Amino acid sequence: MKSKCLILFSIYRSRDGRSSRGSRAHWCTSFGSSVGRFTWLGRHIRGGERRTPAASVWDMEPLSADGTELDGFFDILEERRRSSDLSYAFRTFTPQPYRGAKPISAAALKRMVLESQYLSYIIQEIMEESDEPREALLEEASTLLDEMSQNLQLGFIRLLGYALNKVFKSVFSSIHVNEDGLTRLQQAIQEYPVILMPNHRSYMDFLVLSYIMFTYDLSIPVIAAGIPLMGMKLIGEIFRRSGAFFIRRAIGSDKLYWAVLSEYVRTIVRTGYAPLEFYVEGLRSRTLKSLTPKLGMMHMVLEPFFKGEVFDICLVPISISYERVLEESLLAHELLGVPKPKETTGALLKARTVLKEDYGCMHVCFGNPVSVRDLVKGKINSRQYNLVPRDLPMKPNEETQEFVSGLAYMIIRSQERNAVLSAWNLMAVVLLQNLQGIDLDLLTHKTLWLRRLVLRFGAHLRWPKNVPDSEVMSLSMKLHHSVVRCEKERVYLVEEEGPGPVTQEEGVFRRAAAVLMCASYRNQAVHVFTRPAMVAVAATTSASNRTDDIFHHFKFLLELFSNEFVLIPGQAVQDFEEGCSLLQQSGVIGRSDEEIYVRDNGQETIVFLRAILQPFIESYQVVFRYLCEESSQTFREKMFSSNIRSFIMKLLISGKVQSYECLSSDLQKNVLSALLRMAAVTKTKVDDQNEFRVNKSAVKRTWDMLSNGWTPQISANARL
Ligand SMILES: CCCCCCCCCCCCCCCC(=O)SCCNC(=O)CCNC(=O)[C@H](O)C(C)(C)COP(=O)(O)OP(=O)(O)OC[C@H]1O[C@@H](n2cnc3c(N)ncnc32)[C@H](O)[C@@H]1OP(=O)(O)O
Ligand SMILES: O=C(CO)COP(=O)(O)O
Repeated sequence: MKSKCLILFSIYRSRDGRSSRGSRAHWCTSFGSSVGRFTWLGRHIRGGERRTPAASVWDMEPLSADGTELDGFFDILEERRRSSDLSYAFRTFTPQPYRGAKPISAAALKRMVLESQYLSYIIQEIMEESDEPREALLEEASTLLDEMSQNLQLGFIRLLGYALNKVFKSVFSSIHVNEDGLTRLQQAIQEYPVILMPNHRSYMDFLVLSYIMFTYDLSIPVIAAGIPLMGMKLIGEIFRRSGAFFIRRAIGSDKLYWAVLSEYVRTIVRTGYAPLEFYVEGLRSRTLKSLTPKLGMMHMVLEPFFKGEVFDICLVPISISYERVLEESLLAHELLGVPKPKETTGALLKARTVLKEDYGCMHVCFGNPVSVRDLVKGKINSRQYNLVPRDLPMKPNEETQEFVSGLAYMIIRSQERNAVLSAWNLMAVVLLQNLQGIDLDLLTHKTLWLRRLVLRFGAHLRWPKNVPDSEVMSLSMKLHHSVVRCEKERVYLVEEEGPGPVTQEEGVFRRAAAVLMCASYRNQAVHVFTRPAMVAVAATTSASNRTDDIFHHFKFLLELFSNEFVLIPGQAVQDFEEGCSLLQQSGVIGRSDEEIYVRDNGQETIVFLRAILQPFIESYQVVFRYLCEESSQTFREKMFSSNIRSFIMKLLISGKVQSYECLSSDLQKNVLSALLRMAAVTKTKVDDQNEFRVNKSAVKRTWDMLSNGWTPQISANARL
C-alpha cells in the first residue's frame, strides 16, 4: 500500500512539471466551481495593473461589520464538501512564483549557505576565538543545516492535503477566508519576497494556511518550526517535506548556530525561494490573547532588504480566528502548571479523539501586504549599510532595532484589528462577570448590549444572518458544552468532574480551569476594549477630571500592562486618543479643552469597561502582595511559579481573593516582566539560573498606585 501511494505521488509530482498553460487547462476543466473562484483571482491579478503593496498596515480595507455575516469572506470547505478528497489532492498545482523564479532544491539551498561569504567570515572569527579548525566548523555547520533544512516536496503536500481535507470537513463547520486578501497575496507573491505572519493559537494554524495556499494555487510557504516537532516519529519528517524548517528554541550565544540560521533564512528571502511563514509571537498563546513579539526571526527576514539585496519585502499579517480552539482545555491546564504533553506521534494518535468534536467556524483574514520599503522611509539611514560589504555581519544599530521592533508590534496589532469575533466571545465576557451563574434571558440581553458596543468600537463580528438571537445563543452554548451548561434557564460554567471526594485545592483547581477556559474566549476580544478600558479606569480613579491627570494615570496603566496587552512602545498619546475617541463617539465621555467627564448615560459602559480590567488588576495586586510579604528578597525563577501558586491557592480558599485568573502562570510571569522593566525587580544569573532580587519599597509604590481608588466596593459593583 505504502509503495503504491509513493508511486502515485511521484507520478503526480512529475505532472506538476508541465507547462503552466497545459496544467491550468486540465485543472479548469476538472474542478467546477473552484475554477470560478480561481479565474476570478486570476482576472484580478494577471489582467490587472501591477500595484505596489499598501504603505501601511493601518489602511486595511474595512470589513463589513454590521453585526451580521461578514462580507468579503467565503467558505473554502463548501466546494470541498462537494468534490472528492482524492481529486482535490491530485489536482494540478501551478503557482506563480516570485518573478517566475525556478525552484531550488533543498541540497542547492544548503550549498548556497555553506558557501556563503557570511558564513565563511563567521567561521574565521570562531576559529580565531576558539582554535577550532575550519573543516570541523564547516562540518558542524553542515550538520546544523541537515537538522534545520526543510525539504519541501509537492507529493507530501498532496498527502497532507488529502488527510486535512477529511479532518477539516469533519471538525469545522466552515473555514472562511477573505477573498480580497487572497487576491492581494497572490499578487504580492509574484512581485516581492513575501513573509507570512499569522497569529498563533493552535497547531491547526500552519496546517490550515498551507492548505489554503495549496487550494488557491499559491506557492507553498516554508515555515519556521520549533525543534520539538522535528522529534515526532514520521510526522517530523512529513512536516519537513511539507516545508517546515526547524529552529532550536533558546539559541543563546551559539555564534555558529545564529550564523547558519540567519544565513539560511536570508537565502530563502533573497532568492524568493518560497514565501516564508513564521510566528512572530514565538509560540501558541496559552491565553488566546496576542503575545508581544519575538524579534530574532524578524531581524533575519528584513536584513536582505536593509542590505539592498532585494528591492522590497512584503509582510502579510494574517488573523486566524477560531470559534472554538482544539487545544482549549490543554491550554488552560498549562496555565495552571500542568506540563504540556510532549510532542510525540503517540501523543498525537491518542489525542485523535478531539477530532470527534465540533469546533464550529473559523476565519482566516489575510491583511494588507505591508511594504517594508514604504515604511522605512525617513526612519532608517540606509547609508550605514553601504559602508559595510553586504556579506559581512552587521549588528543592527539602535534606530534599526527600534524600527524592526515597531514593525513587529504593528503586525500584531493588525492581526488583532482583523480578528473576527463570534457571539461566543461576547457571551464569555458577560459570563466572566457573573461567575455565580446568570439567567439565560439576562445573558442574552447583556450579550446584545455588548454586540452594539463592540461594533461601535470597530470590531469585526460574525453574527449569523436570519437566525433569531436566542438561537444564536443556544447554538453557541451547544458548541461550547465543555465550558458552559444551561440548567433551568440559568447558565453556569462547567467544572471538570473526577472520581472520589474533592479536596479544597482540587475544588479551586477545577474552578480555575473552567474560569481560564472561559477567559481565553474573552481574551480573543480583549484587544477591542484595552484602550477604552484603561481610559475608563484612569478617568474614574485619577484625582481630578483634568485630561493631564487622567493621561498620567493612563500612562501608568499602559506601562504596567505592556506585557499583558500588545501596546506599541512609544505610542502612549495615540493609545490615549484612540481610547478617548472610541468612548466619545459612543457617547460615554465628553471632552472640553482641558477636561474629560463621564456622561450620565455612559456610566453603564464605564462600569463594564472597568470590570474587563478587574481580573488583571486584582492578579497584579496579588503578585505585588506576595513579593512584599515574602520573607526573602531574592528567589529563583523555578521556585517563583510553585510558591506563588500555593500562596494564591490559600487566598482563594479563604475567600480573600476572588479572581481565579490570578492562578494563571502567564499573568504571574507578565507581572514579573513588568516589574523588571520598571526596575522594581532585577535579574541576575546565578549558577546558570535566573535569580530575581525584589526592591520591596518600589513594588509597594507600584501596588499603591494601582490600588489608588480601586476599592473592593467599586470592584464588587463593577459588573455588567
Ligand atoms: C495542503 C496541506 C498542506 C499542509 C502542510 C503542513 C505544513 C506543516 C509544516 C509544519 C510547520 C510547523 C510550524 C510550527 C510553528 C512553530 O513551531 S512556532 C515556534 C517557532 N517559531 C518561532 O519561534 C519564530 C519566532 N521566534 C523568534 O524570532 C526567536 O527570536 C528565535 C529566532 C527562535 C530565537 O529565539 P531566542 O533564542 O528566544 O531569541 P530572541 O529572544 O529573539 O533573541 C535572543 C538574543 O539573541 C540575539 N540575536 C538575535 N539575532 C541574532 C543573530 N543573528 N546573531 C546573534 N545574536 C542574535 C538577540 O539580540 C537577543 O539578544 P538579547 O536582546 O537577549 O541580548
Ligand atoms: O509553536 C509551536 C508549534 O505550533 C510549539 O510551541 P508551543 O507548543 O509552545 O506553542
